[in-house]
Amino acid sequence: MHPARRLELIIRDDPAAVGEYIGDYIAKRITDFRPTPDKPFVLGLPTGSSPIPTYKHLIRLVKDGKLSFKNVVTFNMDEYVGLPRDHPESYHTFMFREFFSHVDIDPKHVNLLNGSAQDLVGECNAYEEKIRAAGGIELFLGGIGEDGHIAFNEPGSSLASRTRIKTLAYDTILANARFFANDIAAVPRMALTVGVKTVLESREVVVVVTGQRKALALSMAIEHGVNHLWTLSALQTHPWALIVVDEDATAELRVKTVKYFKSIERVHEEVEAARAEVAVIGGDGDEQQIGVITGLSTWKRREVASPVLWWFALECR
Ligand SMILES: N[C@@H]1[C@@H](O)[C@H](O)[C@@H](COP(=O)(O)O)O[C@@H]1O
Repeated sequence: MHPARRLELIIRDDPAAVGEYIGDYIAKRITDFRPTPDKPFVLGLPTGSSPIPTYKHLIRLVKDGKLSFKNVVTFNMDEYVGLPRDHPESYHTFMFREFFSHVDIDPKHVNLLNGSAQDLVGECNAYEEKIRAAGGIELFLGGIGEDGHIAFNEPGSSLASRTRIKTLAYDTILANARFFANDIAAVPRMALTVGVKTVLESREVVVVVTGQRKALALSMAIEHGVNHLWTLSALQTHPWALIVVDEDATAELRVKTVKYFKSIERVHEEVEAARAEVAVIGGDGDEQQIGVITGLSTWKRREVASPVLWWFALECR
C-alpha cells in the first residue's frame, strides 16, 4: 500500500470512539505488516490520558485473539527526568500499568527512555541509535499537550530536534500536576523526549486529540502554518499523518474545515468499499487493467465508476 501523502483528520463522537478507531487502525497495520521475529513491527507510543481508550481497545483485541504483540517492538516518546522507574507516575510505570502488562508483548521488545540515567545525553543519543538499528519506526502514535506539543516538544522546540533533554513549559507542569495530587512542586521540571524530527522520520504518524482543552492546539496545528510554537503543526510536512479527534476537540476549528475533512472521509469510505470488490490485473502503467471480480453492478449502482475514482482506487491500493 502506498503512503497516502496527506494529513487526514478523522472526527468521532467521543474519546471511546476515538480509541476504538485508532485501536482498530493500529491492529490492521500490524496484521497487514505480518511481523516476524526477524522483521518486527516497530511502534512508537505515548503516555497521557488521551491514549488510554486506544490501549483499552488494543488490549481487548489481544484478549479476543484478534491481535498479537509478539513480534512488535515499541519505543515510547518520553520520560520524566529524575523520577525513579518504579515511581507511580513515571511513564515506565504508566506504560506497564495501562498497556504492556495486559498484552502478549515480550518486555525485551519494550524501549523507554531512562530519565534516571547517569549520562542523560548519552541515553538520548543511544535511543536514537536504537531506533535506527530497529529499522526506524513504522507507526508513531502520539498525543499532544494543550500548548500543541507532541511528546515533550514544547513551544519553541526546533522542528529538526532529536531525542534530548527538555525543560518543561510551566503550562505543561500545571497540566500534569493532576497526576501528582495537584502538587505543582512535585512535577518534574525536565524530561527526555524524542524530537520533532524523530517523530517526522517515522513512516506513519497517528495522533490522538480529545477534549475541548486541546481545541486551540488542534486549530493551530492544522489550520495555520508550520510553526515551532505549535510543534504538532510539523505534521503538515509528513507524508502520512492521521489525527483522530473527538467532537469536543473540534471546537476551535472552522465549520468549513470540519465539513471538508468529514467529506474526505465519506468519499474515502466509498472508494474503499468499491476497492474491496475489485482486483487489479494486467501489466504496468498504461497497460494496467482493472478486472472486476465481484460487484461490477454494485459499482454501477453507486455510480462511483468515474475515471477519477478508478484512478484513486488504483493509486491507493
Ligand atoms: N509528554 C506527554 C505528552 O506526550 C502527552 O501527549 C501529553 C498529553 O496528556 P493527556 O493526554 O493526559 O492530555 O501529556 C504529556 O505532556
